[in-house]
Amino acid sequence: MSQTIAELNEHFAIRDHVTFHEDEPGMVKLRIATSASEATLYLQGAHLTQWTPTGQSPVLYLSPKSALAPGKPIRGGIPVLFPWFGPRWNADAVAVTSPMHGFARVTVWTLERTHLDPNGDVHITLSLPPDETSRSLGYDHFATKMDFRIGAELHMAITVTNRGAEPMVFEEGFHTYFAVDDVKEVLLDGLRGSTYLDKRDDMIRKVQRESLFRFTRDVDQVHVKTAEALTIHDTNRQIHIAKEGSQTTVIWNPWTVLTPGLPDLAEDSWTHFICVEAVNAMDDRITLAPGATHGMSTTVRLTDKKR
Ligand SMILES: O=P(O)(O)OC[C@H]1O[C@H](O)[C@H](O)[C@@H](O)[C@@H]1O
Repeated sequence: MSQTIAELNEHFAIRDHVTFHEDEPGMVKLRIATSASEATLYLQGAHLTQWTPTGQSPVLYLSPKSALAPGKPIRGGIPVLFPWFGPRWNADAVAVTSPMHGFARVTVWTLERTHLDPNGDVHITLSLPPDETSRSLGYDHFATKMDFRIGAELHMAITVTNRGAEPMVFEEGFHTYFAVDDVKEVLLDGLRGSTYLDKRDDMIRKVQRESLFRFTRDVDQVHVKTAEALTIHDTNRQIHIAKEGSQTTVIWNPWTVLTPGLPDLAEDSWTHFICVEAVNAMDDRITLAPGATHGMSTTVRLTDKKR
């Protein structure tokens, strides 16, 4: 049974800090105000669509043309991808018909807890138990949890437990759309020396040679075996991204090349974001023993640019 706005406001609202709303039919969201930032979190997908530290412009890009409707992926913010990344492959490496990037991003999560820290941060916990859809896709015995800590920094963690008797294989990712002034001016630090699969070039394996990555065309790269922290150098600020329990970093921008095929992006959206994603996929997919738990988390903070 899904949680109603009235129940949520009764059990989980925190005066002046956490309130529940349904501005779009069927799409319940939390408005979060902390001493240092504001945020918006949808129950569908445990999807953060806004995080804005006080005095800053939004850190996350949300497409003005995004669907905000039940069962439709949201274009922007931080889609949570689970239990596979990209299209789903069977044991013979053939793509099978299943929702792109897994079912978690289009499933309504259950709100478990809201909490205001004495330091002013807001904590939110949501869970995603197995349901009819996950079972029909072969995922029956698992428990998945998302924890958010929202304040001057953003911290988010996904925890997956295998409740079955067999090993559980899965992929996961935070597909974060970082807002930038102009993609062509951005420098991305933290990928040097990593091996990546170039999705634009037949999945050929290449090595990142430059220490600062520049976006000069459409980009879709899966960097494996890297837990390095990353920094986005934007025009007026730096966005620092640390990650734990994540061995894959994916970078993506559709440029003018892929944008026409993505109706939920505006014509110029691609100039205003880069996706830098904390992931475990491909070479780094997770195999969990029965009863075992795996966690992946990321922490994002801003600094002003010093030149
Ligand atoms: O359009 P979506 O399903 O949200 O996927 C958007 C993109 O996500 C990831 O970054 C993948 O590496 C891309 O291949 C994909 O195009």
